[in-house]
Amino acid sequence: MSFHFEATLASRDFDVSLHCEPGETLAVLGPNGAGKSTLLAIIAGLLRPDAGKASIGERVLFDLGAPARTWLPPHSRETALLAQEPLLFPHLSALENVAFGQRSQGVRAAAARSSARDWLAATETEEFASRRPDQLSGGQAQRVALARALATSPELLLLDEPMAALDIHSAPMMRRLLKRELAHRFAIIITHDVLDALMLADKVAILEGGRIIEFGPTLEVLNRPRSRFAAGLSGLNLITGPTRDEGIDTDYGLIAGTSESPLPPGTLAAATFSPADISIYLDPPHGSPRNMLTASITEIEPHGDAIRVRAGQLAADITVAALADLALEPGMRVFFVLKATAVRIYPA
Ligand SMILES: Nc1ncnc2c1ncn2[C@@H]1O[C@H](COP(=O)(O)OP(=O)(O)OP(=O)(O)O)[C@@H](O)[C@H]1O
Repeated sequence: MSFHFEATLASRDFDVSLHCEPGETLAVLGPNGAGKSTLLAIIAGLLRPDAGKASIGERVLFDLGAPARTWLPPHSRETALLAQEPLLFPHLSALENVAFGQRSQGVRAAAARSSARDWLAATETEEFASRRPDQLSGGQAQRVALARALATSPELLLLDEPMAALDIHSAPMMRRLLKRELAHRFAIIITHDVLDALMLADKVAILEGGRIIEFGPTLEVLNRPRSRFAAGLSGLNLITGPTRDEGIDTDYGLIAGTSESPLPPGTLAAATFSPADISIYLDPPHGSPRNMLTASITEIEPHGDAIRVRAGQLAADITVAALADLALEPGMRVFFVLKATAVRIYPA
């Protein structure tokens, strides 16, 4: 049962089409305001687009094309949404919260409670069965909310940054549970964390400005980013330009690198390279066969044990000693130098 989705919503400048294969987990990443929550809200039936259609297998969630419009209400979609905040019913115990979904699907009380116990066990929250939400930590409550979402056996599980509200102690536990529970499940997870995408998702969609700008298998998108956003997730610099015989012609100068296959001159190509592979020079290093990009420093900031020097869209990591030695300051025009073997080139 594959999932097919296409929708437009002019008021949010949203225009997205996507397709997922059965059992896949899709991670949706993108900057603030990209349309990630809008996507989930439309799938869940909480927000109506201007046009579009979505289906899981043969089952139509909505089809707003003329003449016969279909719009299933949220409770008939067989989707479950796990929000950033657990949103448990405050007056019900953890067990009753988890049983609630099945009860409202018409399952008898005893059966719903028994199934709820199983889901509490699966999310390692059995011991909190009789506690109310205000007696649970954030991480415990989020695990109970996951149990509640899974207990309704949704065809499609929607997760809106499920780790966002968790502290550093609770997040690894939730991540481990999700890894197990999402393994063969149809799920879409919004995340800001590249680690979640790597650990949990088969595919990644990068949303920007209400459009999908990259889509594909997680490792492929992160290894061969075509957008600056995806390159940033992988900690890489990305510059683009037309191919020349000697390299790519970019805003910072010509850059040569290694490419898997030859690119005909004029092809729009991307070059990616690590900030750690760059050396900064104040004068052009004469006679060097290496790449030399010319840029003006915009920011200098600590980055782990190193110093990150930004120049427009480029970032270089240098040592504190090198920073002191070069007396770098924002506004200075410098040369970012790196070997061609440190640069990967592929079609943009
Ligand atoms: N309730 C609303 N009414 C009108 N416009 C909205 C509403 N919620 C969001 N928007 C707009 O729709 C666009 C997409 O927002 P959305 O919340 O889907 O982005 P997001 O990718 O989930 O962002 P974030 O990472 O900040 O949660 C933005 O331009 C936003 O300003």
